[in-house]
Amino acid sequence: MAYSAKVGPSILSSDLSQLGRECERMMECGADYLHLDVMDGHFVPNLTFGHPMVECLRRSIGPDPFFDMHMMVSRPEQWVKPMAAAGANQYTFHLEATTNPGNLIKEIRESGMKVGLAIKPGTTVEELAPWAGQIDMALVMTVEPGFGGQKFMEDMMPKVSWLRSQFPSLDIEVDGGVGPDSIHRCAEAGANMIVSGSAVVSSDDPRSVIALLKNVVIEAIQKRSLDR
Ligand SMILES: O=C(CO)[C@H](O)[C@H](O)COP(=O)(O)O
Ligand SMILES: [Fe+2]
Repeated sequence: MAYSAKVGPSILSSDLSQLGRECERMMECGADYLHLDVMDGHFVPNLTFGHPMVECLRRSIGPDPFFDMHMMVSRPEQWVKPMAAAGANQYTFHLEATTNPGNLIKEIRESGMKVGLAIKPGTTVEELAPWAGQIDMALVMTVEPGFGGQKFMEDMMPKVSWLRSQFPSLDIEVDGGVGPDSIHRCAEAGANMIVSGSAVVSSDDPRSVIALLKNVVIEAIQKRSLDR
């Protein structure tokens, strides 16, 4: 069992005029990584930021925080090299956005980044499975991508359970509506990388929320290893 529990706040719901400070605040509160949501207004009906912002963030907060780029964009091939140059660590693209996932996986690796592969709620996990052996992380979306603060879709959990049963050491991330109310279901299903936006960022005590999310996942991982 090679995977470990990690919590990555999504800064989508934070004060975007203070993005660098918000990222630092999340790391100070115990975040393991930062989940940065890139939206192009085409793949999803919302617009955020691109590689120039990532470059500024990297310069401002230093080399250490791990940047997981959630690329909600129509042509993910276009931004691989600019994101690598800007200091991204992991490039998570959507399976629905490309006709050639194999080539894109290769390009991401050649650019020196880790590879994440995301699926929207309407995409089956069987469609992701052929690529699972070539990626570092599978992202199971638990809302329709595009906006923070939506309701967690519990009916996505069978996808996570199936992936965990088939790929025991794969990093599996959940994203959308994840917080203290939904973390138990994510952890029991087998997710180990937890994205949480509004539940962490809008809390008066983000440190406690991050610790709670992480502890639930640690306990589930321990239980799974005892059951084996
Ligand atoms: O990718 C996303 C939306 O498309 C965000 O990462 C996600 O929604 C996180 O925010 P919240 O926890 O508030 O749902
Ligand atoms: Fe995201």
